[in-house]
Amino acid sequence: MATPVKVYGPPMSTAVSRVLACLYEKNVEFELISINMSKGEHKKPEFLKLQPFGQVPAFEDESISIFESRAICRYICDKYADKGNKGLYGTNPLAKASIDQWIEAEGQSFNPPSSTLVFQLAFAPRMNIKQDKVLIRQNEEKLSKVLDIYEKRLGEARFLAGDEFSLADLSHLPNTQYLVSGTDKGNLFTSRENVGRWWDEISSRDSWKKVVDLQKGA
Ligand SMILES: N[C@@H](CCC(=O)N[C@@H](CS)C(=O)NCC(=O)O)C(=O)O
Repeated sequence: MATPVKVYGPPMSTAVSRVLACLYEKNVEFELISINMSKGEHKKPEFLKLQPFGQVPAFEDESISIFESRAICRYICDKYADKGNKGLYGTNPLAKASIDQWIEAEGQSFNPPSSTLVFQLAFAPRMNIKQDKVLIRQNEEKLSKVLDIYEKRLGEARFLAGDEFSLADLSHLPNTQYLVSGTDKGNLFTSRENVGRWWDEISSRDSWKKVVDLQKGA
């Protein structure tokens, strides 16, 4: 029997939860290895061998290790092409390019303002860090502009890369979950008709519900 792949980091981390959602979609068995970030375990030399930037997640499959959540997800889809959701990362070059395009949009345009808002609004209060109101306002404006583009796209297609749920949609789940369920900025998504419809659909997938359950148990 194949050894389960290993994911290092807490499920509360947005980047870790992106990888977990992908593993559930692909029905790939995994072992979640706890990294205590409040004790700085992610900056220890043993962890830096797996993730040189000292961030979670790190990932191992047999003798290979990979970092960067989006790269890990692509690897999982390619390596386990015959398992679970076979279309998650497309089945031909054009479909893959379309998915890659929206994964890039997520990483380059959506993630910077949304992860700043998640940190400022959801994590800073728990960590007793003072919120930066100017930063919050600036990033809300930036995210709003990005979501206007998504609204248009999702008026043309059911999902970002076309008619099927893909890694591109999945990549948006972690930050959006925090913003919709853990902050007062959910209306950025729910007030936009197509974005709201898309969010309802992608967040009700079994794979994502399992990740949310893991986060609740964490
Ligand atoms: N681009 C990286 C980002 C990883 C990341 O920012 N991880 C955060 C938790 S969500 C972290 O480890 N923060 C601690 C630190 O940067 O020291 C990925 O997608 O894997």
